[in-house]
Amino acid sequence: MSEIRLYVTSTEKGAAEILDILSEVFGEEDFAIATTEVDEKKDIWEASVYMLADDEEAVRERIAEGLARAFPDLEIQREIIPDIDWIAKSLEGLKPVRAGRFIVHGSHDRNKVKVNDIAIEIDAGQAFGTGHHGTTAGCLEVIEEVMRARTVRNALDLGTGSGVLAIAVRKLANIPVLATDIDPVAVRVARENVRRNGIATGIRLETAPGFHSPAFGREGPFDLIIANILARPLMKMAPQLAAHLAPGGSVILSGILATQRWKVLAAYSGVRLAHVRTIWRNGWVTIHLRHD
Ligand SMILES: C[S@@+](CC[C@H](N)C(=O)[O-])C[C@H]1O[C@@H](n2cnc3c(N)ncnc32)[C@H](O)[C@@H]1O
Repeated sequence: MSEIRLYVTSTEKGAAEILDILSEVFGEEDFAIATTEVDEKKDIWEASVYMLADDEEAVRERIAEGLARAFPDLEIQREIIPDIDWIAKSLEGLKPVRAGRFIVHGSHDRNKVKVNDIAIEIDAGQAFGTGHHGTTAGCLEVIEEVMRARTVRNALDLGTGSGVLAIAVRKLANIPVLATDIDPVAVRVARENVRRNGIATGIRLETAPGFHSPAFGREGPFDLIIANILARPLMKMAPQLAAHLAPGGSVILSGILATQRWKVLAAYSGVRLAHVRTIWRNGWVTIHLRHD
């Protein structure tokens, strides 16, 4: 059975409000809800709900009902999602990914790197983080933004996976980076990727669950903490994360579904970390926070 996307078009602000309404309407039900930027300059966004064809009519009615008060004039549009060709999809997964000035590419695509690119070479392997996931790409974009705007003297990449974000930080600045992961296989893969990207010193890798390692006390507090994990563990570790942040420091959180972002923001405002910016990529959000 084909999959359908029902969507409405609005501005970024409108799409965020619509997302909240749709999240209320569909709660924990099994429909993916997402916002996507269509045109940055013209501020055009789409808010979408995905469903199987059988559910379309009922879902359309509920969307119309949910939006009737705040957005009575929005037309609900429809797209049939083509069946995925998994072979083509997996080849696509090997293509280089661009996020800000970064290009994350496999070893077979070294020749795609242009003069002003900041290249990170990662082959798909046993650890998460080839740049293809919206959360990794979102983090890369915000890392560049933060490091352009502020002086960052050291950084922590918690849940480093392939090491891609630690490598990105180190490619932007000659500063010490602590990169940790609960999974020893990821730490081994990250170590190999750090070496492969020509970084001889500056990234310290440790296997550690959450903040359970003396390394955090030794290397911190940090001017920048990046954690691309998942909403629930991120909310749980908010007090520890805030305790390891240097005064005036920045935090980049990802691994959060768009529908979960208010809960995460609430947990972090409880430890005096204020929202700076949220970016959306394929239904996932990356959040930038700073000491208020
Ligand atoms: C979504 S991946 C992110 C990888 C990479 N940082 C990126 O952005 O592509 C999450 C990583 O966090 C690790 N992880 C999950 N829970 C963790 C925890 N409590 N403490 C440390 N690492 C954790 C996982 O093993 C995984 O490698």
